[in-house]
This record gives sequence, structure tokens and C-alpha cells, in this order.
Amino acid sequence: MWTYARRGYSNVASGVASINALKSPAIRELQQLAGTDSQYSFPTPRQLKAHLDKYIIGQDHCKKVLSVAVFNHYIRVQDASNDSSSTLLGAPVLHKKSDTSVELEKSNILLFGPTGSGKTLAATTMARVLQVPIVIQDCTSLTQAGYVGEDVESCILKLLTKADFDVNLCQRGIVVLDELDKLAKPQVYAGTKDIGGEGVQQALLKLVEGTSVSVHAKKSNHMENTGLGGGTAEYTVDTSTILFIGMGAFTGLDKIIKKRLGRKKLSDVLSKAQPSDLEQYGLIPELVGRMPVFSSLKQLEVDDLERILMEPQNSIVRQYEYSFAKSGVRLAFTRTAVRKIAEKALKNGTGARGLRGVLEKVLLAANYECPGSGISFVLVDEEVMEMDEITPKYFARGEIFRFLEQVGKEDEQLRGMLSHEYGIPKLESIKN
Ligand SMILES: Nc1ncnc2c1ncn2[C@@H]1O[C@H](COP(=O)(O)OP(=O)(O)OP(=O)(O)O)[C@@H](O)[C@H]1O
Repeated sequence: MWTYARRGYSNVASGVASINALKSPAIRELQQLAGTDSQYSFPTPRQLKAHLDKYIIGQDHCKKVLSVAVFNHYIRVQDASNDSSSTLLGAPVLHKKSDTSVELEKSNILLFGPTGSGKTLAATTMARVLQVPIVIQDCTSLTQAGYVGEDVESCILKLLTKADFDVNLCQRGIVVLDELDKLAKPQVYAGTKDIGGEGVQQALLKLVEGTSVSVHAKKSNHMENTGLGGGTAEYTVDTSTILFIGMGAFTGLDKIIKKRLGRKKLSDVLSKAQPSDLEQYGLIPELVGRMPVFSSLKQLEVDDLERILMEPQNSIVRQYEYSFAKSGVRLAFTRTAVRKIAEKALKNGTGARGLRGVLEKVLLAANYECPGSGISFVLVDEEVMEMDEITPKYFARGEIFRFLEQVGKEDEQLRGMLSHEYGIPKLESIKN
């Protein structure tokens, strides 16, 4: 049984930095909050999920699976770097701890679910908290070696560039293989991709499992600073500690699962996927086998979209409020208006991705009118949302009470909040 207690993770002969380098300020904050700083050298799955919760609405199962998988992955990376007999920079390594026969195998991840459900957001949020480099590689642009296009190893060069040519940091990074479903063998996926997709899957096998990749790139800042001059250098990157996350919408996978289960109606179908379903979809078994951890994301419902607009730390509404505040304008949405925006986005069928588009339309007139106009308050309420050509309600600085009154007609809580913001504790008492 593994214990994850601190084991004195000093740097080893290979020069692999301790996993402690992964302790970002955000991680330290999480650990201090949870009072577990002394026990773990990096966040527990629970702490990782707590961090994802701040940014990603819903998708609980996926957040748990991802947190556990990432935790285990970095335990493995740590184990490798803690083993003086192994090197992360050399040829493929069997990462055995010197004091035990237990070998932690690499567990890459496969996430599938509808467009705009938060797959990429989950991976990038995770990378941010761990402070590791991340690359989102669009699989549709990859080709087999010898064909025109990017070959699969190009994602390693991108990751190395993200890591500012620090090979050790690159080796702890994350590569997202986006649109992996588009590489499916053509019998099921009837898209634009031809037989080449299967060839790319074959080419990905070694990379995903762990191999030594040589890349030519510009010399690192460090090399230049130490007087080794400019130009290019050859870097050797071992991909065995890089975490690969395959992603895709896998449109049509639900039908395969339903057929296997012999059910026409089934809720949350994708969560019942088995490796055999992915193989039938057109992924080669060897690739499915190398991504043993998988989780599905759900189609976001209107309630989720409403929460996404308002709740995350950098929610879309907060982002727009912030950009209007830069021009001295207070932008406000009533609760009903937010609901209407979520409903409109849902109709687009692009998940949370549709929210920004709807908001851009709603705010086009305000974005055009406000700068340099003397407008101080912009209100989007239900009435505004029902206009054919949306024009928010504008108020000048001297019209603050009229603005608050309008807000209060639909959203008492928002009026209270805005009154407090402007130091107007009791609107009625001032008006009387
Ligand atoms: N569950 C969620 N919680 C909060 N925001 C979300 C969520 N899902 C999506 N978003 C928002 O929608 C945008 C698009 O999401 P994301 O790129 O993660 O979708 P995706 O599932 O990777 O879609 P695709 O398959 O089209 O690449 C994100 O930038 C984010 O703002």
C-alpha cells in the first residue's frame, strides 16, 4: 500500500527538479486552507477538485476523475525523479522505486463530451494550478511522418517552447490531444479525414506511452546567457512523464453505447462508455489502452449555463463588467436577463461556448455607445432581452436613483448590492 507522506524529494543526479517545484501559490493556499502542508508535497485529489470547482461548473465526475488521475500521475513523476537509478532524460525508463518492486504505470486520460462542456477548460485549469506547461494540439492538423503537415512530435516542440526550453519542466507538462475523435477510422466517423487518421493514431502510440524525442529548436535563454551563443540546439525530451489528455466530442458514440446495451433510451449515455465502444468508434485498441482513465462530460443545461455566467471566479459576466468598468461604466444584468441569455445560448447548441456570442450581441450597442458618451450605468433586464434589436438601458451619473429603481423592479437583491456598492444604504430613506 502506498503512502504519500513526504519522502525528502531532493534533486537527483539526473537534475530532475523536485516535484515541490509544482507548488504554486494557489496550491500552497489550498494546502494551508486544508491544513495538510506537512503531509503532501503537492495537492491531494480533494484539493485539486476544490480548485477546479472554482472555475468549472458541474461536471463533478469528470473533475474527480481528472483530480485523481493527475494526482497519481505526479506521484509517478515524483517516483521516477526520486529513483536515483532512473533518468528522465535518457531512453525509455522503467520507473521503479529503488526500495520496492512496485512500478506505477502511466495513466493517460481520455475526456469526451459535447462541444463547449468544459473539457479544455478542465485541462488548462489543472495545468495552471500545477504551474506546468500545457499544449493543446489539434489532432486534425497532424499527419503521419513523410506526409505534408505537422508530424506528431511537433507537440513536444510546442511544449518545450512553452517551458521556455527547460527540458525538465517540459517533461512534467501536459499535452492535450484535442479532436482525437477526428482520427477515428473512417467506417464510423464519416468526416473529411481519410485513412490518414489511423496512421496518426499509430504514430501517437509511442509518444503517448513514453519515448525519447529529439527536437531542434533555438537555444534556451539559459544557454545564451551563459555565453553559449544563439542558433539552434538539439534537445532530448522523454515523453514518459508527460501527461497526455485525449479529448473530443465523439459524436455518435452514444448510439454505439445504446446499441451495446440494447437500450433505445438511456440517460447520461456517455458515462457508460467502455473501451470496446471507443474501439468500435474507430480508435485503435492500442491507443485506447494507453489512455486507460476516461471520463465523460455532460451536456450543459440551462441552469448550468446560468451558473457559468455568474459564478466562476472569472465568469463571463464578471469579465464584461470589468471591461466596462475600465471606461467608467457600471454594467448590470438582472437575474431574469441572465436566465434569458442562458436560454438563448442553449438554443445555439454549442454549450457554454455559445454564451460569449450571445453576450457580444446583447452588448454590441452598449459597447458602441458608451465610450466617451457620459453614460455611467448600463442595465440589461428582461425587457431589454426581449427586444428584436437589443439596446440596453443607459443612465448618466446623475441618474443613479432612476437606475437603481429600474434594477429594483426586477431584481431586489441586485438593487441592494448596487446601493451598497455606491454607499446608498437605504434608497427609500434618501428619496423621502
Ligand atoms: N463546465 C463549465 N464551467 C464553466 N465554464 C465553462 C464550462 N464549460 C465550458 N465553459 C466555458 O466555455 C468555454 C468553452 O469551453 P471548453 O473550451 O472547455 O469546451 P470543450 O468542451 O473543450 O469544447 P470543444 O469540444 O468544442 O473543444 C470555456 O472557455 C469556458 O468559458
